[in-house]
Amino acid sequence: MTPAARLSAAIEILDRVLAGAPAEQVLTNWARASRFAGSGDRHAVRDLVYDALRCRRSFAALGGAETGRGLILGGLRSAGVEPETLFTGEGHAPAPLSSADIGQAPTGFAALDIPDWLASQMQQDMGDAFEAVAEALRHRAPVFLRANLARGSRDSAREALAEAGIEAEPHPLSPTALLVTAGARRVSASEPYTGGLVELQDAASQAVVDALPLADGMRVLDYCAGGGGKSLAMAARARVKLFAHDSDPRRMRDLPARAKRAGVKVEVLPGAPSGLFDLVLADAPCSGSGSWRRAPEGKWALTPERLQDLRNIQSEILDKASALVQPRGWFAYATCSLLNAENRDQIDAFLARTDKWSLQRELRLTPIDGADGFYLALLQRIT
Ligand SMILES: C[S@@+](CC[C@H](N)C(=O)[O-])C[C@H]1O[C@@H](n2cnc3c(N)ncnc32)[C@H](O)[C@@H]1O
Repeated sequence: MTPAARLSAAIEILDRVLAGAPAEQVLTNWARASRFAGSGDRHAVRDLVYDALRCRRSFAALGGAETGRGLILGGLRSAGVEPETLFTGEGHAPAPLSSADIGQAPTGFAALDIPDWLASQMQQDMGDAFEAVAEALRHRAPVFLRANLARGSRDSAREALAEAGIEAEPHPLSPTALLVTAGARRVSASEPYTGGLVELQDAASQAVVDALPLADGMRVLDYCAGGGGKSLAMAARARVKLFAHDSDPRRMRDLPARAKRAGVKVEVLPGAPSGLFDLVLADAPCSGSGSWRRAPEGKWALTPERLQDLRNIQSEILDKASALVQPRGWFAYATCSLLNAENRDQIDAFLARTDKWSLQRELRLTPIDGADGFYLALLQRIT
């Protein structure tokens, strides 16, 4: 595909996403229907689509419309490229520019690509860091790997990756984190990955697991296990008896195979957990605001009503999951949110409705620290 034809494909895909279809699904359907597109084309179109979704407000202003065409035009202008050179109408190129394609420089929160209703809340929560965090969310996320200590050291993982043509360097957020600096697209087919020596996992998720007081022999419950990223990381840190639960068990369907590949044991619970645990982690559903670089559609889909729904679910999870911790045991509440409303405010409300807990530690990470934004509150049961 020519560079201009890739733009046309991205415009078509973005129009469907703006009409409400999930980007991942539209990209997959497009790739299946476009046999002429090679892997370089697919990656380039995907990058165009995700870059536009991260910067949807500012690109729409620069491109003159919140349409696929407007976003792609705005993206070119933002990168200092003259769109006329590509929007020629020749072959598979987008149609030439008209008076409808005139844009303007974005101002205020549009320039930061944050919805107005959320911006003041984020400003209040983050103070001086707000603009830098918003700016970070406008760019692609780095690719991180976790060296699986159940299979080898971070150094041995790094060497094996280099042999597979993947360059990675240690990252300060976690002793297991490797930042991929070259060859990221080779990871999933590489021997260190298929053999379980490394897992794809954001460095902030790894830092959250590092902060947990895990010790050999503990009974540990991952209450919101999902795909099991944190279950696997916990099981690799210590010889714990690890149980995975999720209200939607289908989300855990790949976990047994992933655990086998990683050389760790995780018991996937088919229903509600019973008994008491030494440590319960609740990695709760949230706005995902800390990971909007990876999943930018969430930034535009969040509404005050949806945030309130999430807060209600989080309160319920706090009550239910904490009830499964034995006396003197640990309860860890985590979100990949940057918003106090989902983080400290939830913990304050929880502590106000029970007297069994003492807050021992908090961890707050934002994309300025280099990885996703994450929040962790570590509480100990005192009675
Ligand atoms: C942030 S994701 C978990 C990600 C996972 N821990 C990881 O590291 O890969 C939140 C998960 O919570 C689950 N969930 C939502 N409501 C729940 C509830 N009331 N009880 C338990 N799990 C719930 C969702 O199905 C989702 O898989």
